[in-house]
Amino acid sequence: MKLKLMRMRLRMRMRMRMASTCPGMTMVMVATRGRRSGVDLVPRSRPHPSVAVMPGTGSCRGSAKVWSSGTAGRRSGRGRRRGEGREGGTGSSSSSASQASSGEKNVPKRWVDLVRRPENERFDEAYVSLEAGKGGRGEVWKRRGGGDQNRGRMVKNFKYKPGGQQAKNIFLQAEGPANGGKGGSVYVEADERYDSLLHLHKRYHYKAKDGSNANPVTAGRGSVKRAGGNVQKGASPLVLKVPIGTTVISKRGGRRGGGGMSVELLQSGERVLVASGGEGGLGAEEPQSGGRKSKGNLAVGMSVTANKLDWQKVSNGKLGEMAQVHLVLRVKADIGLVGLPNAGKSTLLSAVTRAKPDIADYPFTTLVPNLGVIGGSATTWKEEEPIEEAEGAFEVDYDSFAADKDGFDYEESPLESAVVADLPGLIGDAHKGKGLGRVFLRHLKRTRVICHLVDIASSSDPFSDYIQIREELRMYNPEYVLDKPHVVVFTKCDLLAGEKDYDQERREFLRKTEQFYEESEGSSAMPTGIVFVSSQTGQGMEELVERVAEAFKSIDF
Ligand SMILES: Nc1nc2c(ncn2[C@@H]2O[C@H](COP(=O)(O)OP(=O)(O)OP(=O)(O)O)[C@@H](O)[C@H]2O)c(=O)[nH]1
Ligand SMILES: [Mg+2]
Repeated sequence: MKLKLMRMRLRMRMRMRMASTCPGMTMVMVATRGRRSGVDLVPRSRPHPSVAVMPGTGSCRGSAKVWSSGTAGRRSGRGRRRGEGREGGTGSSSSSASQASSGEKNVPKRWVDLVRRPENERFDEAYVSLEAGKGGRGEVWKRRGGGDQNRGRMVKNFKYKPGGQQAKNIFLQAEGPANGGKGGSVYVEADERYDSLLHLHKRYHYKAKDGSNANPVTAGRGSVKRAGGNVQKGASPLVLKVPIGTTVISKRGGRRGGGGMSVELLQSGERVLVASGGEGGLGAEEPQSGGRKSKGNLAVGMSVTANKLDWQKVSNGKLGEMAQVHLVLRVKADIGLVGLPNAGKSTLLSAVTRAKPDIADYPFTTLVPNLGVIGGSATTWKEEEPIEEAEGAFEVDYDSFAADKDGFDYEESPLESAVVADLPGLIGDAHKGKGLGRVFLRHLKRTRVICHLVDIASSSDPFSDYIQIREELRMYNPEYVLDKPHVVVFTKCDLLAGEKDYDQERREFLRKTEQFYEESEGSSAMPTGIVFVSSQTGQGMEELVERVAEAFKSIDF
């Protein structure tokens, strides 16, 4: 008998030593007929087949109690207290606890796949997963064990006078256990300083901060301070900045809520709550002996019925909401410039605004929309350019503009402060995704007036160029050609040889357009104006401004 006992002790000692030296193993105490009778080693990730793990903090009841060596023991204990590891050994309970707190593991795989597709990394689109912070843990006061009633904080003694009898700081006893702070919420906010969504492509998961825990002893980390009253200060929100004109689309989140919206952010500073932070845990006080109710920090008249063993559960903070969000930017502009590649859209934008888009003599120079604002003190017309020598009349009277400007000044113009968007060139079948078309056609949605640019100098058939693009717009969205007024802008007029009768050209163009729509089944609004311009010489610019201003007036607000 003595020998048997010695052997058992030896075996136990060896296993204990192995458990302390093998980080992957955990020690399991196996009970036989209700008594603790031995230990065994199992890998931490897998429970011992003969062991049923008891949740809760109580002593070993029934078959066995499980604990593990080293720090993992503490982690697993916390996991079980949270009620997250219901069965399956220490490894699984601790890993589920850490999974809940480390955000990215909660992001659905299909979402991650979607985000990582290179074709989705566009300036005007982003897929992100947003997670609000978890509520902080409430304070736990154990009456027995001592020391807990001595909680409180040092405050300044307002009776203190230098040289007097009173102490400078005095200890203020806490009224009750403090609540945990609320987790940070996640907002999406429009900000005028941003013009694309590219900055959101670096990561796919954004998580707000967790609320601060009420006490470092019971919660492990977090702020010790008690903010006003007994509640910890909530974590500051996470605000994702997006450009004006972004639509936030999100289905309602799963079990944890969040999302459930399709909101357009059209003003700078406008923001939408996407995921709400988890509520902080309540402060918990151990019930009086034998009592079944835990009052915790429930001074507001609530009471929580809690088992004597899990009275601390009220101190757990709630998980924050989660949402998978699709952000779509539709550039918000007053005037949209459309046309075939090389029509001179970027050159016109650079002529009427301070924008400096890429300009080159090859198609698809512009790959993302460029924006510019009309107004201010300068345009890109330079005095040194040979404008006086240019062919055709240079119709702008410089004297009518401010003398100190080196170009046109639209301060007095009806279009002052209007935003102009230069879109990438469109080609036939753009509405089906050919060229760069389809991706950018959506940006016309928020433009109020369309300037349709047609290169009159180098095109063999300017009219069919015009009709081709109109049809593309109509097929993408009929509203684009029916509801939005448009001005036809024939560009590069400085390159035309000889005198041109522009009135005659205008009449001929209108006749052809009417005839086309009469013969074809398609329908489109007629242009509100036809102008002939040159961005090089400035020819026709005044008239262009007038025609566009008229188009604005024709819009019903
Ligand atoms: N002479 C002359 N050349 C012009 C004028 N406007 C544009 N160009 C030239 O036409 C070429 C194409 O101009 P862009 O402004 O890049 O044309 P785009 O429509 O923006 O082209 P994509 O970005 O490819 O769609 C450039 O070489 C310009 O210098 C003009 O009024 N007169
Ligand atoms: Mg361009």
